[in-house]
Amino acid sequence: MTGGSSSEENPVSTETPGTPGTPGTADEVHYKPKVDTAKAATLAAALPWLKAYNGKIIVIKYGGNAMTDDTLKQAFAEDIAFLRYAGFHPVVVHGGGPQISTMLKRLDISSEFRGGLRVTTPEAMDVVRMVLVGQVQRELVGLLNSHGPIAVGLSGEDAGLFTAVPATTVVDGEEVDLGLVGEVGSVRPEAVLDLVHAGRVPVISSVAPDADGVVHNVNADTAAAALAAALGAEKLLVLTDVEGLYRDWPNSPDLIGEISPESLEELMPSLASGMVPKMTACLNAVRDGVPRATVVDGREPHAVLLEIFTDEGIGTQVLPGVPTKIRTAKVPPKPKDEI
Ligand SMILES: Nc1ncnc2c1ncn2[C@@H]1O[C@H](COP(=O)(O)OP(=O)(O)O)[C@@H](O)[C@H]1O
Ligand SMILES: CC(=O)N[C@@H](CCC(=O)OP(=O)(O)O)C(=O)O
Repeated sequence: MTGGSSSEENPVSTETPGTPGTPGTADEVHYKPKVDTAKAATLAAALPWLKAYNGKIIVIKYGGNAMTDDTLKQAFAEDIAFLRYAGFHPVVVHGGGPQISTMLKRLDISSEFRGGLRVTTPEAMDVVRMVLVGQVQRELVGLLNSHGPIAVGLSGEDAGLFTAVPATTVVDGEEVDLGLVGEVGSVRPEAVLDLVHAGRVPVISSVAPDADGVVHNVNADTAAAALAAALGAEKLLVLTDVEGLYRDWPNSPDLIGEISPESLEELMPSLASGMVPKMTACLNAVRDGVPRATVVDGREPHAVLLEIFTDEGIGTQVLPGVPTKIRTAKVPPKPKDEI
């Protein structure tokens, strides 16, 4: 059969939305439509962003700390599917630090963080790759594909997407050997662009080979920033487990709403743990031409939609030429080991 489906295939529902009205005869139903003007106003208010981001690439970094709860993960998948069906081009780079730590612990392999980066032995690297590519990426791809066949997983090893160069970090004035940790040396975004142009949502794991093919562990914030710049993305959005960047962590509830790259650079030496690679990533992305980079609280359901479709945005936004804007956080800062 061509040209549509029969009424047997698609029976017309008599469950008409709205308030039941006067019962009708056997073949008619009376109803009063619900007119939800608030919903119409919300949809209409989204128009400027729909216009601004139509056909544009937004790189979204989904941190492992914002993936702890199934409802949150489903809300994230809905947001990404929404963006895709609204005509944006979302590209997801995912983390999975806590998931890697859990697996390392289960396998009795010790690991430690220095300057916000995991010191990675060859043994730990096997676990990092297995958890990021085989577990976290697969789960996100599955969640996204429950909304249609949109998501495709990639890693930095696919089609030369990333090459890694060995990373070092300086902690308390001393250079620290991080083992198989990489910075992004080069990006070949063609495979990601092929998927984007085909209407797919790439979901990318941050492992990458060095020039000799040895796979390295790349921090996901770092990978997301390098990719956003290489893709000419309109925005880098980073989901984490705090409201944004606290000005004086963990002593004050002052939260930075907006900050310029120059002011952020001045603040960098005072930042601790995971915020170091995260804010370095935002700074590098904006310096490399991404118009804005934002850190938002991924524990908030639908954080992606709230950030993109809200006037002032939420979280901390790095963008050129703005004075620093401060607001008070909803909750005071709490270092992780106190939670
Ligand atoms: N100035 C700061 N503002 C906010 N968080 C900070 C700051 N300094 C350190 N942090 C820590 O950085 C953490 C976020 O980094 P990380 O744990 O790597 O998250 P993710 O898994 O989302 O990448 C926060 O939960 C907080 O404990
Ligand atoms: C070098 C380094 O630290 N790599 C990270 C990679 C995963 C990551 O970045 O995950 P989150 O975004 O959840 O923190 C790690 O091993 O934990």
